[in-house]
Amino acid sequence: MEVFTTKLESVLLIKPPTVFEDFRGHYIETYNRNAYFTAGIPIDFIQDDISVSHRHVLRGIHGDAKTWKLISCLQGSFYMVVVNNDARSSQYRQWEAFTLSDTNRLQVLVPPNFGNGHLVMSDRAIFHYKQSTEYDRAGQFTLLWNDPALKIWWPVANPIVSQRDQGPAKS
Ligand SMILES: Cc1cn([C@H]2C[C@H](O)[C@@H](COP(=O)(O)OP(=O)(O)O[C@H]3O[C@@H](C)C(=O)[C@@H](O)[C@H]3O)O2)c(=O)[nH]c1=O
Repeated sequence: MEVFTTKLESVLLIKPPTVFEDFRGHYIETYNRNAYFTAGIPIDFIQDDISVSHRHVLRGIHGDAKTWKLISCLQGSFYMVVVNNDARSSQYRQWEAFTLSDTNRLQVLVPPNFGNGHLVMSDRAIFHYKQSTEYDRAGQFTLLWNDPALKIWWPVANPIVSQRDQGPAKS
C-alpha cells in the first residue's frame, strides 16, 4: 500500500494494499482496515456504494460536512475532480483532478467539506466508494461542474448530467 499527498490538504491518493497479477487475471485487496489505520487513515467506513454510468456521464460535484469517502474505479475509467468547499480553509474552492481506472487501481480519499464529481471516459464505468456516514441527501451540497467561478477543466464539453447537476434552469 502506498499513500501520496496531493495538492489539496488531507486529500490522499492511495495505491491499494495488494495488486496481484498472473495468467488468470488480477487480485486486488481493495480495503483492509488494519492496513489503512496503520497508514494513518483511521476512518470507520460504514457504507459501500457503487454507481454505474455510461461514457460521458458526469455525476456531481457533491459532498457534505461530515462524510469521508474512499473512492475507486471497479471497471472502466473516469476523470474525477475534488473541490475544497470549506469556507474557512485557505484552499477554499481549489480543485484537483485524478484519473482512476481498472488498470491503475488508484483510490482517492475525500474528506468532509470536499465535493467530488466524476466523468466517465470508458464505455461504462463502475464508481465505488466507502463512506463514513449514512446517506443524508438533505445534508449534501452540490457544486456545479461548469460553475465559471471554479474554472474546472473537463475533458468533455457536453457531458450527460442529472437535473440536479444541471443547476437551476436558465431563462
Ligand atoms: C448517494 C446515495 C443515493 N441513494 C439513492 C438516492 C437516489 O434515489 C438514487 C440516486 O442518487 P443520486 O441521483 O443522488 O446519485 P448521484 O448523482 O450519483 O450522487 C452521488 O454522486 C457522487 C458523485 C457521489 O460522490 C455520491 O456521494 C452521491 O452524491 O440513489 C441512496 O440510496 N444512497 C446513497 O448513498
